[in-house]
Amino acid sequence: MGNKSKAGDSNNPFTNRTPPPSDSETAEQMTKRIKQEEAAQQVSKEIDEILYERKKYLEKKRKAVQILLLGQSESGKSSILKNFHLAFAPKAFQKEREVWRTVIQLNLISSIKRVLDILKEEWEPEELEIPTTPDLDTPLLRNLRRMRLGLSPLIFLENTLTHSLAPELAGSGDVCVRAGTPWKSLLNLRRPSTASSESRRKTSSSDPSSVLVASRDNIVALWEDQAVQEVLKRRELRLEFTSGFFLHDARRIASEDYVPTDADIVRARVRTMGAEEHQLTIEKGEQGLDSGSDIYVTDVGGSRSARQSWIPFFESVNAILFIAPLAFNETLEEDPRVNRLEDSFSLWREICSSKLLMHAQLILFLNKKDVLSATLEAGVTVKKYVPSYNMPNDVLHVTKYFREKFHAYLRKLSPKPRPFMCYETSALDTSATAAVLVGVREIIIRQQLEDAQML
Ligand SMILES: Nc1nc2c(ncn2[C@@H]2O[C@H](COP(=O)(O)OP(=O)(O)OP(=O)(O)O)[C@@H](O)[C@H]2O)c(=O)[nH]1
Ligand SMILES: [Mg+2]
Repeated sequence: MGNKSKAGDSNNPFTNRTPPPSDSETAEQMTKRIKQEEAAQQVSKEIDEILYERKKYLEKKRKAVQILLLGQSESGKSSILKNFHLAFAPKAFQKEREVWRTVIQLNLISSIKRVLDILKEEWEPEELEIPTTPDLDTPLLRNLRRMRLGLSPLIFLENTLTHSLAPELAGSGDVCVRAGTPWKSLLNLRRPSTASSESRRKTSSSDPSSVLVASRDNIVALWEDQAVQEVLKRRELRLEFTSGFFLHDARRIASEDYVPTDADIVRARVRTMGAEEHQLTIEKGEQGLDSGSDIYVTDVGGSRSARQSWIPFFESVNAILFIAPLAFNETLEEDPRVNRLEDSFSLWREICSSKLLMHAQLILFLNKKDVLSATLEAGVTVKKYVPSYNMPNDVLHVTKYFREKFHAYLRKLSPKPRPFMCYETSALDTSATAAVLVGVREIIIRQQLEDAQML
C-alpha cells in the first residue's frame, strides 16, 4: 500500500467525483459534504468486499474439482449428482429430505394419473364418454369413475404444485424445474412446529400428505386391481421401468409419517431444465477424505432442445462425466424414432471430437446396469435392436460390446490421444456408486496436479 491517494488524485475515481471543499464552505455545507463522503466511502468499501469475495470464490473454484455432467435426458445425470451429495456431503443433503418427500409424492400422483388416463382410453374412449345405452355402463366403467372421483383431490393438488414450479412446463407428466429458480424452497412444504398458524394453514393446503393418506386405499386398490393389471400387460406397458415409479410403494409413501430413504431419493424424478451449478463441501469423516475441500458439479438438462445451453460450460470445464444408459431397446421421449443408445453414441462422438473440450478429461458412466440386467432377464434380445451384435445375450458380453464401441469412437475422434475411463454404474446402488465417485475424484485431482506441473 505504498501510494496513498490524495484528494483530487486523477487516478482515483472516488476522489474525482468528490471535488475539494471551497474556502467559503459553510458549517452546514461541510456537515452535508462529510455525510456524502462517508456514504460514498461505505459504498466503495462494500464494492471492494464483493470483489474480494468474488476473487476468493474464483481462486477456490480454480483449485477445486469441477465436473460437468452430460448425457441425454433420463440418462441419470441428476441421480449421479444426488450420489455425489450422499457420498461427500450427506449431512447437508439430509436437510433436503423434505423436498424429496414432496417430489416422490408428486411422482406417485403422476403414475396414478397415467394409469387413470390409460384406463380411460381403454374403457371409455372419446366417443363413448357419455354412455347412451345401459350395457355400456359396465362394472369396470363404474369402478373407473368411482376411482377417478376418489382420486380427484390428488390430481387437483398435483396440478397446482407442478404449476407453481414451472407454469410453462406443467402438464408434461414429469415434475419439471427450471435451474436457478427457488424450486427447492417451494417444495419444502413441511414447516417447523413453531411456524405461525397462518403458515401451517398454507402448508396443509399445498402439502399432498393428508390427501395422499386419505386416498391410500383407493391408490392401492387401483394398482392391485386385476383388470387394471391385465390392461397394462396387454398394452405391454411396463410402468415399473418408467422414471419416478413409486406405485409399488404406495402403502409406505401414502402414510402420515413417511420419511424418504436414500434409495427413494435417488429414484425420485425431476426433469432438469437449464443448467445448475452445485457446490459441495466435503464433510468431516466422509470416505476418509480431506474435509473442507470443494467439489463443483454442474448438472444440465439432457433433452435434445436443451443441448444448445451446454456450450457456455465447455470453456472452463476440466472434467466431464458422460452418462450413457445401457438402454438398447428404448427410444427418446422427445423423439420416439431415435434409439436411446444410438443417441448416446452420437452425443459421445460430438463430445470426443470437440476442439473446445480437447483438454477436458472425459469419464464415461455406462449407467442403469440394473435395467440392462432386468431387460436381458426378461428375454429381450440385443440383436433385434442392434443387428451387428453376435455375442451371447448376457450382461457381461453386452456391456463389453457397448464399452468397446464407446472406446473406439474416443480413439478415432479425439483431437489428441486421451485415456479411456469407463465405469459401469447403477445410480440406484448408492454405496457402489460412492466408491466409483471417490475414485473419479482422485483421478481428476491427479490430472489437475500433472497439468499444473506442466505449466
Ligand atoms: N433403475 C435405474 N434407474 C435409474 C438409474 N439412474 C437413474 N435412474 C432413474 O432414471 C430417472 C431419470 O434420471 P435423472 O437422473 O432424473 O435423469 P437426467 O439425466 O438428470 O434427466 P434430465 O434432467 O431430463 O436431463 C430417475 O427416475 C432415476 O431414478 C439407474 O442406474 N438404474
Ligand atoms: Mg436431470
